[in-house]
Amino acid sequence: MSLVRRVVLNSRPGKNGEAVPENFRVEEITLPTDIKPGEVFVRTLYLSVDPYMRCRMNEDTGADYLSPWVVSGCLDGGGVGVVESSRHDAVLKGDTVTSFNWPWQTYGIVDGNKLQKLDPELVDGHLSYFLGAVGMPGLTALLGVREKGHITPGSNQTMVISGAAGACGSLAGQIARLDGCSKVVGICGSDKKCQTLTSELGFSSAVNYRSADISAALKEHCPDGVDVYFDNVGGSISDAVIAQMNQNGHVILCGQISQYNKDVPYPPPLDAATQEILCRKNITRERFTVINYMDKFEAGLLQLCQWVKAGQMKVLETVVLGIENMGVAFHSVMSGGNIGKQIVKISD
Ligand SMILES: NC(=O)C1=CN([C@@H]2O[C@H](COP(=O)(O)OP(=O)(O)OC[C@H]3O[C@@H](n4cnc5c(N)ncnc54)[C@H](OP(=O)(O)O)[C@@H]3O)[C@@H](O)[C@H]2O)C=CC1
Ligand SMILES: CCCCCC(=O)/C=C/[C@H]1[C@H](O)CC(=O)[C@@H]1CCCCCCC(=O)O
Repeated sequence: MSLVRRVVLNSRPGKNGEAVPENFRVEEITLPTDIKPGEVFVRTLYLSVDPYMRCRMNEDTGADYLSPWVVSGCLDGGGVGVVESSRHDAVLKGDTVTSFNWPWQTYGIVDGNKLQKLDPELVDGHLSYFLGAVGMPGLTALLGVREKGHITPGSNQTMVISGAAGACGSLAGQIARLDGCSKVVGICGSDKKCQTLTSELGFSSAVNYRSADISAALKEHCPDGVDVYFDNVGGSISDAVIAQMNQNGHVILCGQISQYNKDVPYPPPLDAATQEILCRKNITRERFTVINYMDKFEAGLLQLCQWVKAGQMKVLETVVLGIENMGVAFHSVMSGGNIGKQIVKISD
């Protein structure tokens, strides 16, 4: 038997409430060390906290691809770890593996069919990148830009990104540049984040939505208007951006985090003035969900690895230590404490 720490859902925040660390609880359990055929005993290295998890804290997630977390049940999400012992043909002791349904436990017994093997060489040993730049957020940025952005190199396009200093946003801005946008403007929640976007990630300029008049700042930074908008946040920030979009522009509807603590459907309804602008200017705003593009994951991950290895794409991470900090880390993502991908390191 091995003694294991795990995180369970202590309570739901309510559909209209902010999720707080107290909604999570750490427990100790014992796991049998003998595993059944098909099972794999894993040690957890890194766990991911992501905005979509806020929807899983509700009894009804509002999305058919997301199941609700169960009160007092062990939580799960993206994780990376190492195989301690295996009774599954496809994985061996010592392999590095990942899953979208990794249990929030220091060690776990998992179904081998739910694990994907990883090659640490691809990320020069930075295994947490598999949860960020070379994982689901990286694919979201890349495929979001490519599937819904309609970027034409040489056509002098301006892209605005909200949530620009986060996991998806920080990558989407760099990809927009690599794919040929001539101007890339980020919107995020602090001066330090703005500074990082422009000095380290090659954004043309950045706007702190907490202190600036967004409309005035966009007029200054996007004198030719906005052609493409990578929307991570929704709400009044997006209304302000869409108001300055050009005819035949494109909104990449990636996420609407500003609305996740509210009891509204996804995507939340737009106000009438914004809807009118979309119609009048013939702006597309199609819902984008990365898991609908699984056939493009392999090529996408190779592209992301190449950019990272070549130094063409910079990776930002905020790492907290310890499984006891999962709730703190999640709260931090939902309130802007992270820059780049929020990672929780569980073991060496
Ligand atoms: N469509 C898809 O397939 C996917 C969609 N997503 C979505 O992409 C978005 C970004 O996710 P991800 O990169 O993982 O997370 P981030 O790393 O961007 O973290 C979330 C960030 O959102 C910002 N934020 C929080 N609340 C607000 C608010 N009320 N108004 C404005 N900004 C806010 C904070 O930054 P700040 O300091 O700037 O406020 C925070 O750091 C989310 O909406 C998520 O749901 C993610 C993955 C896949
Ligand atoms: C209803 C809120 C939608 C918020 C948008 C968002 O953040 C979507 C994220 C998903 C993205 O499409 C790819 C992912 O990995 C995110 C969902 C992960 C699904 C895991 C399934 C877990 C489960 O419920 O069993």
